[in-house]
Amino acid sequence: MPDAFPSAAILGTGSFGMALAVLLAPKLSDLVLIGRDEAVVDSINSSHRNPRYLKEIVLPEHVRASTKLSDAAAHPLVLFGVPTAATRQCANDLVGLSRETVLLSCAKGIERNTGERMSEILREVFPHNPVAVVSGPNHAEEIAANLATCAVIGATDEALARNLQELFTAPHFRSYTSDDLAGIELGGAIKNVYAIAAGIAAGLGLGDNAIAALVTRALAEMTRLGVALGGRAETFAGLSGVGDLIATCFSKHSRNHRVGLALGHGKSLEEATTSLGMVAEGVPNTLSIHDAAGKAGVRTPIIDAVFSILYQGKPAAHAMHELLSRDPRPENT
Ligand SMILES: NC(=O)C1=CN([C@@H]2O[C@H](COP(=O)(O)OP(=O)(O)OC[C@H]3O[C@@H](n4cnc5c(N)ncnc54)[C@H](O)[C@@H]3O)[C@@H](O)[C@H]2O)C=CC1
Ligand SMILES: O=C(CO)COP(=O)(O)O
Repeated sequence: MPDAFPSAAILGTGSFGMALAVLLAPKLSDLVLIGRDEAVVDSINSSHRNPRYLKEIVLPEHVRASTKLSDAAAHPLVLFGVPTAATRQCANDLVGLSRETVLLSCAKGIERNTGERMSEILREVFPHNPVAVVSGPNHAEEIAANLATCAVIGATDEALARNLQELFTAPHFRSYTSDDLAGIELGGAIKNVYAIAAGIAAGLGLGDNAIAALVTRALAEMTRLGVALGGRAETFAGLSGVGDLIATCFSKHSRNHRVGLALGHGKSLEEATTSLGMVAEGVPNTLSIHDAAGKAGVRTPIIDAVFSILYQGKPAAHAMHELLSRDPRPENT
């Protein structure tokens, strides 16, 4: 049987676009990375390196780069690896696709003004195209170094899910399938806020017990909110839920964790994000997820605490103390 995806385009030449290129290039005869930064695109085409993200990685020779979104139209698969704030604009600018082109969202977050998931945006802009998502404990630095991990592919069409699973299978990469796109995307989005919280707790020196307790309660909160927003409870116990929560709450690679660490050390939000120089989706997503929780009427004390630190100027130690001093309650409520 011929490969469903002999070639692909990846939108985004940041860390995750690079990691996806390393993972998928061996399976594709043609792979184009599409980015807005000409210097990055020229460098990938001339030296197979990205001077800004994952600088040490040398991409395979057949991976090309382009600044033209229209170059995506030639491929049966387009991966969205730009930050969530850029997804709608990129989708709107992406013209000339055939109705068969598969759109795969790889970003983690929900849209600020609408609260929509990335797959919902893609379905709105491309109502006739198949849409899928991928998520899991997938730090770009480790995938690009061929270190092992797993992911979950979300698609409602079983054949599409299997084709993408086949593409996302490598000696060091195992993928599972699911039809719960909402659960997968919500887990990937909400965990960013908890990674900031875990970083804050580490920065404040609260200790390993406190961080374990925080992450455990975060999983309960994520499941409560995620179910209210349309995901299935079991998905939050999977790779895109607890799997990614663990990866980002405890990894030195997590940008969200690093922002939290800086806040816990007393830096301002601006200092923390400027020194990072990369996207930490949890920063804008604290706003969108706090909004979504409010609209759904779901109790989210950890998200509220991060919101108060990031956007209401509450000192981190004070917010953490308030979390602990709330009214006592049974564990499973
Ligand atoms: N880095 C990681 O380990 C992982 C990241 N992700 C997700 O992938 C998405 C992208 O993240 P990263 O690549 O890590 O970010 P990054 O900070 O490494 O790079 C962001 C890239 O997006 C581009 N970009 C920013 N705004 C843009 C716009 N308006 N239009 C077009 N391009 C724009 C930048 O030029 C840059 O190439 C995020 O949603 C993130 O949560 C998902 C899994 C792992
Ligand atoms: O989602 C990620 C790993 O699975 C990346 O997390 P950060 O955006 O916090 O680096």
